[in-house]
Amino acid sequence: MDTVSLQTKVKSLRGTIEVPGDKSISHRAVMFGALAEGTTTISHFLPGEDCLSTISCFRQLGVPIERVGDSVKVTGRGFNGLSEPSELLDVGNSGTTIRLMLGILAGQPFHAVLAGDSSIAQRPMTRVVDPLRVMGAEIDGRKKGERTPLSIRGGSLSSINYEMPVASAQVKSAILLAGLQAEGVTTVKEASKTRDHTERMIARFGGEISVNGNEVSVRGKQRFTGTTIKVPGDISSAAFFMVAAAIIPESEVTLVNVGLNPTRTGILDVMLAMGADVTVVPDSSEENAEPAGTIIVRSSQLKGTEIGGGLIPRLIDELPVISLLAAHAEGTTVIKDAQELKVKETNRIDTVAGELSKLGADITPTDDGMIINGGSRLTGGSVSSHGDHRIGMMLAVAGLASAGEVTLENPEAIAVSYPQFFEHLSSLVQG
Ligand SMILES: O=C(O)C1=C[C@@H](OP(=O)(O)O)[C@@H](O)[C@H](O)C1
Ligand SMILES: C=C(OP(=O)(O)O)C(=O)O
Repeated sequence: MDTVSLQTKVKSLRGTIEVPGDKSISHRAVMFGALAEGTTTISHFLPGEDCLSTISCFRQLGVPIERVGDSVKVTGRGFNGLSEPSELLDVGNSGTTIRLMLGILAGQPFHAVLAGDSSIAQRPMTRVVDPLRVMGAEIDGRKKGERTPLSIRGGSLSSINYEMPVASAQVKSAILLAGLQAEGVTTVKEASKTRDHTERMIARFGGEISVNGNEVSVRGKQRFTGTTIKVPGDISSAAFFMVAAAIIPESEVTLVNVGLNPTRTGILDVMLAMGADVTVVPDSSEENAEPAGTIIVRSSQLKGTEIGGGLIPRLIDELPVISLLAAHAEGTTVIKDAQELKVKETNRIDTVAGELSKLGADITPTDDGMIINGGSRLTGGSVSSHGDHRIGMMLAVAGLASAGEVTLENPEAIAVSYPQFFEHLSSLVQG
């Protein structure tokens, strides 16, 4: 495990960045490409470790996948063309890979074993295991299937009408992927709308899907046709530069080709509510698989805000860096209804509060979020990503604005979603 000295006391950030492809869309493009008939070509695919885990799992299921940089060609096998893997499927650090794969494997007439790293081994799987068992999949694992490693034997599935107890796009997607292989119509109802990339992907591959408010239904036994997918940049990656530009004086950063799917743009709402200087210019071209555009952020005076309710799923992965933004705002920011942060790569309530406190921020963890009293300049210190990519990138941005030296332990974790992060960050630094 490495430790690096971060760039600190930066004067300003200026320039233009195109962030890598959206992680959620990249995973799904490979998965749907594999389940479709014919070839799927994906451009601006995210070559982060999580999405590479998805590619290697599908290769083990007999799907030919060629990758050159951020271009990927998937030779689809159709829902009936996957084969039993001879080895364990390693999902690495990726919750999206394991939960969506379980939905796919639930309908496959063979046995597979899935596991990942030590962080995946702590993450709750019951949320997908329970509904998939009701549909007919046989699943077992550590703690009776609550934790990895998990083994699954899929087969004939019946449809389900499922009201989701947690706001999770991974759970919704796993059930829809199983429902696509079941007899009859499967319906998933969510209390708060989560990211809808799976729903959009079904339509893109020529499938039928009905969306009625927060209720989504699919008919089973559909067939998909290969297509081309141009993945927009990941707003969850852009978020680090958006916050950096907002908190470092005299900055102006332009982020081109960023995904602007409304189920993902909660950070824009929060930044505007905090008084940030943000301009969004949507792209008019229909080329991308999803809406995209340019985001320009300039530094400005920020004020505290309250973040909760239906906004949480629209910015769940951005909350660590939003906490840093709040630490630079005048007044208090309250984040609530964000219990889901506790079951990500780390307990992100504890890691954010713990690491930013080491740099002098005033953050109190609560049961469902954090209370942040902003306004004081961060000092120096030694911090760690705890193996969580989003914590690592948030701390690198915190370092830029800190008054003292900052060292970051385990920066390698950042490659999970953004291998070129430090290169892109350095290109913006002025003085
Ligand atoms: O469906 C997806 O691609 C994702 C859904 C979210 O997880 P949950 O569904 O667990 O909220 C998010 O945190 C994760 O980074 C990606
Ligand atoms: C939670 C995340 O991803 P996953 O659930 O796919 O591990 C994330 O990228 O912040």
